[in-house]
Amino acid sequence: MPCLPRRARHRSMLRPMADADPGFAPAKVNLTLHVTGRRADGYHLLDSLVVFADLGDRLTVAADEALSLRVTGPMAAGVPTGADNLVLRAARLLDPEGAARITLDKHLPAAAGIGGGSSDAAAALRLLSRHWKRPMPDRVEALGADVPMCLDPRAQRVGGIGERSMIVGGLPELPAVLVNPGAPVATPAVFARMTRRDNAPMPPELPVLATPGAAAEWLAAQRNDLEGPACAVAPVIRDVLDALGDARLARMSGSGATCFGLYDRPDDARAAADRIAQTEPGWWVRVVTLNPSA
Ligand SMILES: C[C@](O)(CO)[C@H](O)COP(=O)(O)OP(=O)(O)OC[C@H]1O[C@@H](n2ccc(N)nc2=O)[C@H](O)[C@@H]1O
Ligand SMILES: Nc1ncnc2c1ncn2[C@@H]1O[C@H](COP(=O)(O)OP(=O)(O)OP(=O)(O)O)[C@@H](O)[C@H]1O
Repeated sequence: MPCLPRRARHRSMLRPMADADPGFAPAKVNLTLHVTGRRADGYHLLDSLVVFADLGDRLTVAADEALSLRVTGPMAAGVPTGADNLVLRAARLLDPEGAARITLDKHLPAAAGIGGGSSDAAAALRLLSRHWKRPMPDRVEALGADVPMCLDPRAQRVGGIGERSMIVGGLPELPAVLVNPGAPVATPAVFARMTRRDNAPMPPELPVLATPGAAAEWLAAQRNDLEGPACAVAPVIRDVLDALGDARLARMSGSGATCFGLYDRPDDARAAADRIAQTEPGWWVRVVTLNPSA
């Protein structure tokens, strides 16, 4: 595999793209997640290749005299609607006095390793900074380690505890299936189950990967170091990975429990999703394109 330098841009903090759809909060998928150390404050150091999907939540804002949030949509059940919702926390970080009527249409499962809450927070920051004409706050990672990467939903290599990002090129669109078995998994519980925290990072230069097959092959030699600990917390994750057994690559995203399968063609992904949905009607199963408009 040639190891070519990639089109890359270093930034300590991502800023929203001028042409990003500000109210769309796409699912985040960790194609790799190497845990390489732990800081004195207990947070873990990561080396992760992150992409976003063409599926996500949708935020809208309208002028009003107070700040309010309404949560709608097929995955609204159980999502907090009060001040602890990351959308309202993002609004308050941007402007403690700001007023707006916000609607969050939930399509992603919560506590699922695909950054639903973090991506919602990033979309709220993008939308409300325009609506209120306020600059983006400096310390958005205070809302969660995944929030900075969600501000600019393009493929990126993430370091530090999640706050350092580098946009990467050289990855194709990836036909994929996302599967969540409906067991919420708490991120701290998964990190706490780790027995080894000083694992190897990815290679310093990521290769150019022209096709989904080449991407799956290279990714298969990388890891998600949280997969084993998450399976100990929620053994059903093993069943999900088994169900994705015909994929070119099956792996867990983030701290789980959502797993992704990568396929050569969208038709292969659709066939796999139909089969899994039939066998496990209680699971959340979606056909997506990862890294859309690569
Ligand atoms: C595992 C990932 O999903 C990978 O993208 C993220 O790093 C998690 O991001 P997140 O959910 O936004 O995380 P936060 O809400 O900031 O942290 C939740 C908890 O996860 C643990 N945590 C999180 C991120 C990190 N780099 N090290 C950690 O140890 C900490 O116990 C923290 O209290
Ligand atoms: N807008 C939101 N959507 C979903 N969950 C939210 C939201 N705001 C707050 N939460 C809370 O955040 C917790 C984590 O949910 P989230 O969907 O962000 O987890 P996750 O997908 O595991 O994230 P990550 O991949 O960043 O670890 C949930 O248990 C929920 O109570």
